[in-house]
Amino acid sequence: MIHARGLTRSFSTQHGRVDAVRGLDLDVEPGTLIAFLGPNGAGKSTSLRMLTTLLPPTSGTATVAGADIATDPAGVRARIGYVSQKSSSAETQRIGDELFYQGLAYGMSRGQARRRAGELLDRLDLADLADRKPVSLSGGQRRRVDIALGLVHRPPLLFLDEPSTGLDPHSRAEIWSTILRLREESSMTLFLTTHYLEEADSMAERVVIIDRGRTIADGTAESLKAELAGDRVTVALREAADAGRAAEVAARFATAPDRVRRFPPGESAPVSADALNGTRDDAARLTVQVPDADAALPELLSALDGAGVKTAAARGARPTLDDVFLSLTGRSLTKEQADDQQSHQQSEKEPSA
Ligand SMILES: Nc1ncnc2c1ncn2[C@@H]1O[C@H](COP(=O)(O)OP(=O)(O)OP(=O)(O)O)[C@@H](O)[C@H]1O
Repeated sequence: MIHARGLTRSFSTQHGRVDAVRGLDLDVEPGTLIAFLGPNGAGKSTSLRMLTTLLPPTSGTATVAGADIATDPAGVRARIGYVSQKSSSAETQRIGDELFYQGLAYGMSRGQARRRAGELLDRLDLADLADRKPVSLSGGQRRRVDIALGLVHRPPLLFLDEPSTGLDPHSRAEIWSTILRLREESSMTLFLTTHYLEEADSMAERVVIIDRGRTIADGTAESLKAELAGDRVTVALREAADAGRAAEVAARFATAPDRVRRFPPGESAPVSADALNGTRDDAARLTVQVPDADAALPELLSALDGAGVKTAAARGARPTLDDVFLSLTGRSLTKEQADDQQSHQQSEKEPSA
């Protein structure tokens, strides 16, 4: 359905050249639900915009739904649906009418367009809202209208750019159930970008992780976690002074010598196993990657006890996609997103000069 080779896109800015996407190779089989996952600025939207012919690549080639993005962009557009981050619906047109006119724009007869609009309103649970205008809808409802608009011409491939970003948790869950239903009811290929790790993990059949314009991992969430992250045990120590000795003991259980990470008191561990019940925030912690957390946990605690290290709490955990990202880049995606959000909120608070 998608075959890309060496897709590259640079931008010239006043601060110099930005290499947004650097040599993307990708093959997507028909019927797959694939998630493009990465931090802000990783190159997800730029990749999507090249594949949907909205942006010409600097170099590289791609065929999408059987048409070449460079020589037959109209052919690509006729065969794909695209739901952008920004809502594409007209503010003042009633939803039912908008779907109808979109059908006419795709060359349907008035009867066909009317029927297709009705089908989509039913399929996306919008029938009760047919006479409403987008301006009066919730974020989740508007996103469903956007998806309906992307499906009018029955494309075999639908691109969704961050479909759940900006929605409250309830609307996010609703959009996901819509996407998964579409997936079940049709053989459509769904290609979406997200920076929500849990969504990519639980929903997508294939996850491509992109960072600084390059693909750094590609596979099922399960295979990526098993191959690149592994189980983990996190231990909170009673005495920060024991951290060095504890790390030496933990290293005996680690899958590799560099798989023990120490977090001094007060520094939040960039791993989800950080959520240790009953642990003070100011406790020193260490995390060790192990082949099997259930088996390693009691043995590690006993070894620490034997070495005179007092522990406050401990927890074994299965890996997450954030652990995959951490093991590939040394950075935590969750932490970067939290930092981004914080600096965004900060800049909103600061009065502009
Ligand atoms: N039109 C443009 N001009 C200059 N730089 C651009 C342009 N579009 C994107 N970039 C830069 O290219 C890089 C990749 O951007 P892109 O929007 O593809 O990332 P992303 O992974 O989709 O991020 P986000 O999750 O924030 O949407 C970023 O450094 C971005 O600032």
